[in-house]
Amino acid sequence: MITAYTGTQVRAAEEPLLADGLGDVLMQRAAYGLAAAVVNELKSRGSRLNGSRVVVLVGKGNNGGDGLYAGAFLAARGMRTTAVLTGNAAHPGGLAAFERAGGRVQRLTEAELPALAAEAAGADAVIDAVLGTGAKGGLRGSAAHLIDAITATRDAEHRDGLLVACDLPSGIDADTGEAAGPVLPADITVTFGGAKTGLLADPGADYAGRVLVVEIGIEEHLPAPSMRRLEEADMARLLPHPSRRAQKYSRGVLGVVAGSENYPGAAVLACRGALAAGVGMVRYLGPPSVADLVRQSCPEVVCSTGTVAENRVQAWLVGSGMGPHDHEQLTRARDAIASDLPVVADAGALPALPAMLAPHVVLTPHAGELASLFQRLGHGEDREAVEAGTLAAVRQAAVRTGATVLLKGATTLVAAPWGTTFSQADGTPWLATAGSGDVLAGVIGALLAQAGADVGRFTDLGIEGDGRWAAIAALGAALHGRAGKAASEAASGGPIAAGGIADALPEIWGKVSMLSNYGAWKRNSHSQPLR
Ligand SMILES: NC(=O)C1=CN([C@@H]2O[C@H](COP(=O)(O)OP(=O)(O)OC[C@H]3O[C@@H](n4cnc5c(N)ncnc54)[C@H](OP(=O)(O)O)[C@@H]3O)[C@@H](O)[C@H]2O)[C@@H](O)CC1
Ligand SMILES: [K+]
Repeated sequence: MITAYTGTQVRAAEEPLLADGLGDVLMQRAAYGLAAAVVNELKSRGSRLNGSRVVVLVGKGNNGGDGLYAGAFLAARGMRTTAVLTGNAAHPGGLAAFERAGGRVQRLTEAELPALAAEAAGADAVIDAVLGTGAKGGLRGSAAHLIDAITATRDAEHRDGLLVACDLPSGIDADTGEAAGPVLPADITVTFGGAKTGLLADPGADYAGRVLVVEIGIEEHLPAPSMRRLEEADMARLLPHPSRRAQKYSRGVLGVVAGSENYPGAAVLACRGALAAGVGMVRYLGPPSVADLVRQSCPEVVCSTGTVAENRVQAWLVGSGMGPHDHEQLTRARDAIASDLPVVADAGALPALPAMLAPHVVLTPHAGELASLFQRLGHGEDREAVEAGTLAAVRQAAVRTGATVLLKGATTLVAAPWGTTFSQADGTPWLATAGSGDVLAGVIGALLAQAGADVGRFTDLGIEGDGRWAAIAALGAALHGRAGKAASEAASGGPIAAGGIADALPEIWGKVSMLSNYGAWKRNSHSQPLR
């Protein structure tokens, strides 16, 4: 599990060590980790270290101190290192160490700015150490102009020197991932003590590149994380697995209320997603013409034109491929939500929801749908506002609706109304294709239908109470993302259609559980000898 923390949480974890006078030790560890990452990355790019050119952009706080000490390590390895001081002061210890190691110091002035921007744009590596967790707002003044000029020169001259962010890309809010003003997009972010939440939420994640966490000795003082990301071992622990005497009903039945005369394909794709994700049975409810298509495409699905009350299921999927005039389907969707069973509510169901929901209802909007939901609830966020602050938006949506909310995107975020948050980034941009969301809804619906009463596998991972609905949605996003990626890789990195995501999913499921000892144990439990 990748865990992430707010800047405040990390600073609080540092307090006991700072009180013991270990501030310098923490900074040295951070700086050493940062320098090592620069060396490793340059080596992996085939660059010679000796004589290579490094520019450190230095702010006046401790983030700048980390950058200066890292620059000192690199200068001592024979790299030609320049520190550009962007503020009216610099960390005294770091500056002294940098100069002792032979680094060159330049103060940023408007007159020097073009030359310094050209030097940074042409460097083998740039370390962005202007602002870290102590930032208030984005880069301002000449530091902001410098970042703009470096970016413009790199673009114009097609430069691709390594860009490394110290702790976080300067100008990104450590807690929310919001970008105020210009930000230098990093290839790697080397972050200290624990990942910051803002690095795992867009747009922060867009700018962070690959995130490396360097341990500095504060980890045991960190509180419960403010955000989590499921990795393979966590997925293996959370994936349901049929018992030896399972039958289709005990494995979970998903009721699907999706598709319409206009969008019949959505029903098929939702059913295909569900069938690929381990559910015992899928019951489809919808218009006869759509049911016919579902029968032909997925003969495993049991179709009916009945009501929600007439169908016994363990969870419902509602909304994919439904419009505002599909009254019969919308009635079914409302009945499903009123049933007290777990529900995934997608697309066309979102505008038809009651104002107050419960955490076992999982909403799956994209940014535009979330903006419409906010407007319906009487708040003004538009799509751009949602995209500029995905974490704040998904958390607010969960609080305002009382539901678990999954916001789809390059980084998919899931928030429970009481604070548990997940961030998954398992996919590929090829997943942005029509029908992809229908498959995701099917996958999450299938996982909800299999959730059962056993909450032990969640609490074992530190996920308490209603946070499990968010974990199930995150698990669905992780499976869907990895399946899409596998489908694209099978096509040598080429495009995929939504059906291909469902086709690739069972193998991903198998691989994930096979790669974990826990999964292997679960599978082997089938062949336990009789006693
Ligand atoms: N604590 C530790 O032991 C360890 C901390 N570590 C490192 O410290 C970093 C946090 O350091 P930090 O708290 O000094 O804050 P930092 O991010 O450098 O910036 C604050 C400075 O910038 C200024 N400033 C603020 N906003 C601004 C703006 N928009 N535009 C321009 N200036 C602005 C502000 O000045 P002020 O406005 O208050 O006058 C202040 O001087 C953390 O990210 C990690 O890298 C590691 O070494 C591990 C050990
Ligand atoms: K930084």
